Amino acid sequence: NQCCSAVIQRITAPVSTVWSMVRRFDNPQAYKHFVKSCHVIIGNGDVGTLREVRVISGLPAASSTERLEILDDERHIISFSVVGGDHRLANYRSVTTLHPEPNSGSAATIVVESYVVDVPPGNTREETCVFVDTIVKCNLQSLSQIAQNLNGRKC
Ligand SMILES: O=C(Cc1cc(C2CC2)c(-n2cc(CNC(=O)c3cnc4ccccc4n3)nn2)c(C2CC2)c1)NC1(C(=O)O)CCCCC1
Repeated sequence: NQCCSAVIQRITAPVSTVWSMVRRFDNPQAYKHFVKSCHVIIGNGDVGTLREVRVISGLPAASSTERLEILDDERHIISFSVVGGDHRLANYRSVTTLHPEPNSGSAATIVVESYVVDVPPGNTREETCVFVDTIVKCNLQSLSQIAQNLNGRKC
């Protein structure tokens, strides 16, 4: 019994700027505000790399172990799965893709982040989607803010 959804975010910055942040599997805290720290357990940032993510205190969970499944610098695709940790997000996997906004002269990016996750016992599919959608939207809004600031500072 799984739930899946996708979140879409328009960012007023070129794909290259946004991708430079999204592709850093070792540095999710650059834009994910619930992440306190991240360290690579094994690997060099390519497919198969394992990271341990620690979330900020005050949350029910403390950490998760995550595996990089896809990293495509040509097609701007990154995918990871959650393989461990003290949370209730079993079999979570996300795929994030970047697309130049059509007719924007490459000045804007459309980010599409989809995921699938098991519905935990005691929760409904709807609650699970709302829970995860909220965090993913938060992350992509933060990504948008930071990428736009980065792009603005272009010298
Ligand atoms: O952004 C983050 C960082 C991140 C990572 C984690 C967990 C350590 C893995 C958490 N968390 C999760 C929990 C404990 N609750 C659950 O497990 C959980 C699972 N089903 C639910 C279904 C319905 C209602 C509540 C649910 N409650 N306590 N803290 C957070 C908190 C919620 C803001 C943020 N993670 C994602 C990312 O894109 O990196 C996006 C979200 C999905 C995972 C990947």
